[in-house]
Amino acid sequence: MSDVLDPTPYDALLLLSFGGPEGPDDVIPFLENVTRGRGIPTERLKEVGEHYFLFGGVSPINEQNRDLLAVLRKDFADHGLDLPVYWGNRNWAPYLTDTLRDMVRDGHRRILVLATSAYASYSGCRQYRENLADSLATLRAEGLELPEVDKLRHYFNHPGFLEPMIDGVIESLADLPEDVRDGAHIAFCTHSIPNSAADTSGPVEEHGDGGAYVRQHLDVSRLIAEAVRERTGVDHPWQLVYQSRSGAPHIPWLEPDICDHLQERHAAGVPAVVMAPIGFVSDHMEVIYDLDTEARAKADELGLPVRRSATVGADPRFAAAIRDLVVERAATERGQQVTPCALGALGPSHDLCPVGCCPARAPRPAAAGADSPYA
Ligand SMILES: CC1=C(CCC(=O)O)c2cc3nc(cc4[nH]c(cc5[nH]c(cc1n2)c(C)c5CCC(=O)O)c(CCC(=O)O)c4C)C(CCC(=O)O)=C3C
Ligand SMILES: [Fe+2]
Repeated sequence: MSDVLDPTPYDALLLLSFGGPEGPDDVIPFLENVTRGRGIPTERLKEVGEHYFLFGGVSPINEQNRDLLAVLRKDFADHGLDLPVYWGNRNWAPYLTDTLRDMVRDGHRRILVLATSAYASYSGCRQYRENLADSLATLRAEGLELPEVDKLRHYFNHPGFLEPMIDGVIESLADLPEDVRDGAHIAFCTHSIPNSAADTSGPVEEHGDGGAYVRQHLDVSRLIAEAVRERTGVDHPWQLVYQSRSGAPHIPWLEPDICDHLQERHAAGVPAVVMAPIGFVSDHMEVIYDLDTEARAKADELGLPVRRSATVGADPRFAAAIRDLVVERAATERGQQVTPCALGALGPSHDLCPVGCCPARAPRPAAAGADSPYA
């Protein structure tokens, strides 16, 4: 037990996640929640439904969030951080609005949000903030007094997020047959998003091709690859690649796709590939289907040895990183000087998303940012 840590002015932490189905009857309603107003072709929806049915209609994401919740609560208790942790989802029970209502009824007035998405982008940041705004609007309509809601900064470059992934890549390399191990390439994998969404991700003045989304992922890839080289003594070539593309085929999304990449690497004579899903915080459906099932089948067909490294999940180092981020943000809000912890070339991300950060196609109110109507 160390010194007491001060969460003031915050009185609760909200773990905000995507949510997933927990049985076959949940799959279609879940997909309807996810895709409402998003213009996803019906064919793609049917196909994605099949991914879930292959696993009995159960996404592992909720169980993974329950695990993370338990590890966060234990970490906070062990380190004298007196801050209750709640959990709510965008697309499935426990729904964000219900959790926020519980939090208000429990008397919480200053809520800090941890989203299970480490990077900038509309899908990974503003969409969560829009959902927070929607929930706050509902609570206001119910006559409840609204709490103040802030969101933790992007944590892609926090050592507590990187360390478990570095270990994971090293373990995957070690698991490859010895004769192909040293020649293995690393494919850092993340969710493909429309090029237009990538280009406009992050604060406006920093926009370049691929925006903050691609730059943050490239920084993480390089940091992990360098750490792996230092610790194994082998320099493994790497590339950032994409997965889980949806949307209409004529709209450009980030490429190359992992399956095309495996084919290209194999044709180039690369003896093995480690797929490292740096874009995701846990081994949910995008990982166990798109990588472990689909990309794995492609690799088997090619006769290319592949391994898939672990995401951070409920690693205690990730929980410690969250504690660090909470304590840092609380001190900042109290007006104290802090030294935010971040590795790599980009430095710590902003605490408050500026106006127009990660814009939506059709503007909607978003909470916990400089353009929040609830500030
Ligand atoms: C950047 C990003 C993350 C990472 C950041 C984060 O974690 O938030 C992420 C996570 C996730 N995405 C998930 C599931 C889905 N995403 C979809 C659709 C889409 N995702 C997009 C982007 C992202 N998605 C985009 C641009 C679309 C197109 C539609 C739109 O513009 O909105 C669809 C609809 C069908 C399809 O088109 O694939 C599903 C079912 C699950 C749950 C998995 C589980 O159940 O275990 C998780 C964690
Ligand atoms: Fe998604």
